[in-house]
Amino acid sequence: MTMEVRARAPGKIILAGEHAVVHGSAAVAASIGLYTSVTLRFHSPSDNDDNTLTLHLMDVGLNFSWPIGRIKEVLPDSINTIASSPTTCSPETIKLIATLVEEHEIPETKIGIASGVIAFLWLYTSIHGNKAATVSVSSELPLGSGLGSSAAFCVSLCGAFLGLSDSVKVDFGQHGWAAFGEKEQQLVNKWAFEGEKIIHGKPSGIDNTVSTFGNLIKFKSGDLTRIKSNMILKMLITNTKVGRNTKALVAGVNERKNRHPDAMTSVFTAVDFISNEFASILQSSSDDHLQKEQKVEELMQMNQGLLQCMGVSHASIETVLRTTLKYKLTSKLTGAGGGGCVLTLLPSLLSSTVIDKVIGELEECGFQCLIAEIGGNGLEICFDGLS
Ligand SMILES: Nc1ncnc2c1ncn2[C@@H]1O[C@H](COP(=O)(O)OP(=O)(O)OP(=O)(O)O)[C@@H](O)[C@H]1O
Ligand SMILES: C[C@@](O)(CCO)CC(=O)[O-]
Ligand SMILES: [Mg+2]
Repeated sequence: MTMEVRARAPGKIILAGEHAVVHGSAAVAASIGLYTSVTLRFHSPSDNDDNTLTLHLMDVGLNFSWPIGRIKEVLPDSINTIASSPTTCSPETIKLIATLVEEHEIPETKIGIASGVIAFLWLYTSIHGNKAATVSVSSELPLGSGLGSSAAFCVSLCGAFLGLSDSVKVDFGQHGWAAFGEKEQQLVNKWAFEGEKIIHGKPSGIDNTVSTFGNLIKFKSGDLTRIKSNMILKMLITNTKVGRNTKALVAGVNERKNRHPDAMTSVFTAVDFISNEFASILQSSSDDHLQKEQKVEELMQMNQGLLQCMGVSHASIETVLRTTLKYKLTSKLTGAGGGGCVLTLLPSLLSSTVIDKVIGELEECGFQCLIAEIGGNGLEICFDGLS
């Protein structure tokens, strides 16, 4: 019997429409070639650690272990949830799960991890009840930086959990990394969205959707449209390394909307037009690449202005904008903002000397730069080399 599975899910960049997408506007996002990986192993009867649920979070160097008896005591209903019907974790259950998390010490500097651990416990016990297991998570993504680490975390966990669940049909004979079928992807995506709700408060669902399905997508009010594009977009990603948390930023925009409903609704409507136009340009069959790049740059600039209007820019983001502008390059924040990552379009005719210079100057400011592959695969699972 298969006792172990690996799953990996990519991070993402939002090309247009973050925050506004939470309020019903369209947004455009692409997966990037940086993954979060999860290994799930069920314990065999001979294992000494048979009766625990253990979580290793390699990126933050934290380990959690709960005796199954303790989980049963705190969450008596956990065995009643059905893997094939994703359900929202109630505020009361979040509180109960939080008591399990609080039994482990998390250093103050890593306290943001607690919500991820709560999401893990909700997803695991909902899908596998009180079964003993060991789960390890590691990521190539910077955590809490706008590249969708929370979604990649939830999607890869759900992929591994459902990969070994009776409610999902998977071909254990397959070799190498393989995608789920459409129906299974939908189920993973729904569960991952429930995890994102625990971490983000009020997510739009764009991050888990692009992490599950990969490629390039337009997303509006929960609906996904796949974008087919022949335009090669090269984006420089600059991580300002200024920490922030998506939940607080999303809540801040909501408060601004409550204070200025008409003005903010107009801002969100403007973003909706920007995202739709962005998607049209990507899909356009025109081969005037230069003109398409110029339009994309202008839309990025407009979107950044509106993100400033929403109050989610940051001094470090403005430094990136100013620095790249010296080289006539256009940038916008990506993800929730407030620090985190900034995108800069690298036009196809830009020389590598200029790219090296701008990267050098950004790195001198203490930022980290990377050029990621855009629009790759979504969630994949693998049973190779496992018992
Ligand atoms: N590899 C991981 N290990 C443990 N926890 C993780 C991991 N990846 C994400 N998380 C959880 O997700 C939280 C970060 O999510 P957050 O939504 O604030 O940022 P993000 O997803 O990286 O950026 P954005 O939402 O703007 O794209 C962490 O504090 C932690 O709770
Ligand atoms: C800020 C936000 O729009 C994107 C975060 O990557 C939040 C969301 O859509 O859930
Ligand atoms: Mg997130």
